[in-house]
Amino acid sequence: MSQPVINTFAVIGVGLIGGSFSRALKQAGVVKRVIGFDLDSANLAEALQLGVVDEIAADYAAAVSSADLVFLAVPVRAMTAAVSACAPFLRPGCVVTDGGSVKDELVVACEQLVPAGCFFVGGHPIAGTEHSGAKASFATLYQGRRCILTPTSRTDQQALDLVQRLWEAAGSRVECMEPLTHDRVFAAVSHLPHMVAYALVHAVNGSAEEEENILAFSAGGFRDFTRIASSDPSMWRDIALMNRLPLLAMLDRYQSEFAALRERVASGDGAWLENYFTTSKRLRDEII
Ligand SMILES: NC(=O)c1ccc[n+]([C@@H]2O[C@H](COP(=O)([O-])OP(=O)(O)OC[C@H]3O[C@@H](n4cnc5c(N)ncnc54)[C@H](O)[C@@H]3O)[C@@H](O)[C@H]2O)c1
Ligand SMILES: O=C(O)C(=O)C[C@]1(C(=O)O)C=C[C@@H](O)C=C1
Repeated sequence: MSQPVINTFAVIGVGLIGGSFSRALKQAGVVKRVIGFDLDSANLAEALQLGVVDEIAADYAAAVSSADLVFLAVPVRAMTAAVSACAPFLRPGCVVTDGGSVKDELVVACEQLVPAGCFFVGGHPIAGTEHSGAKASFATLYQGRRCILTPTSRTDQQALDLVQRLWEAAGSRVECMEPLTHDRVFAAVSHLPHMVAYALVHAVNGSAEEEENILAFSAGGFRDFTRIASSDPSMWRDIALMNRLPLLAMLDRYQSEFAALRERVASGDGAWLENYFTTSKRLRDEII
């Protein structure tokens, strides 16, 4: 598909995800002017100073009133209030899209909030790091990474095509998924691992009966496994709460898997353990 050109692109929440999308689209030459708005004024000033955005706005109205496309990259539980605050100021024909990690509830709400004549398309780039803020953003974050779009029966086809072409210009491979399917899939492959990493840090820290500073002894295994426990706490609070039911189903599944593993360690069943680890290694090796 040909590359689109967006005259005015507004980014609401100029952090890792919003800032990286802005940088990537600027670098690809598909946006002429980027206006950023963020509740954290120090972060917004830094975004301007780093050239992540071309201009900064004092409020939602100033950010979106001349925009052809609005990208929201705020924590998921802040998303609908942000769309609601932007809605009265959107120009006719404006396309509103987001990068939130949870989709079903959010897409339903945002579709209703965007006024007639404007269009909403749900999205989620499957790329990130454990760092936050404009300073953490970089233009190549989305190169070769998936971006999931979650159209519904209400989604405008032209708006969907435009959002797809923008993610492709940023280097992503775009796939479409139903919002609820998206939430179940990412509860398993993204949200559960973050919960496990957060809990693992607590479990190891809490085990320090004889050695006070046990975490200081951690090396590659612990550090590789728990990199994502350094991710922003409020972002992950929001994801855990908004994707509660799919996440609870995966936490239960994990708990029973872990109980089975515990039982075989307790009974000294070496053959079972080796077979179990062999299957895990094969499955994990296959995705790399
Ligand atoms: N970090 C990741 O790995 C990752 C990956 C994919 C999607 N996401 C999703 O992208 C979104 C943004 O995450 P991020 O990693 O860029 O976080 P971030 O903390 O780097 O950036 C979010 C920014 O939004 C601002 N903000 C918060 N509430 C706001 C509001 N109501 N209005 C305006 N600005 C507001 C914050 O000040 C912050 O600068 C989240 O919904 C997250 O679930 C994150
Ligand atoms: O690499 C990381 O730090 C991430 O956590 C990125 C990651 C994930 O793979 O789980 C986190 C949240 C998202 O919504 C998408 C991607």
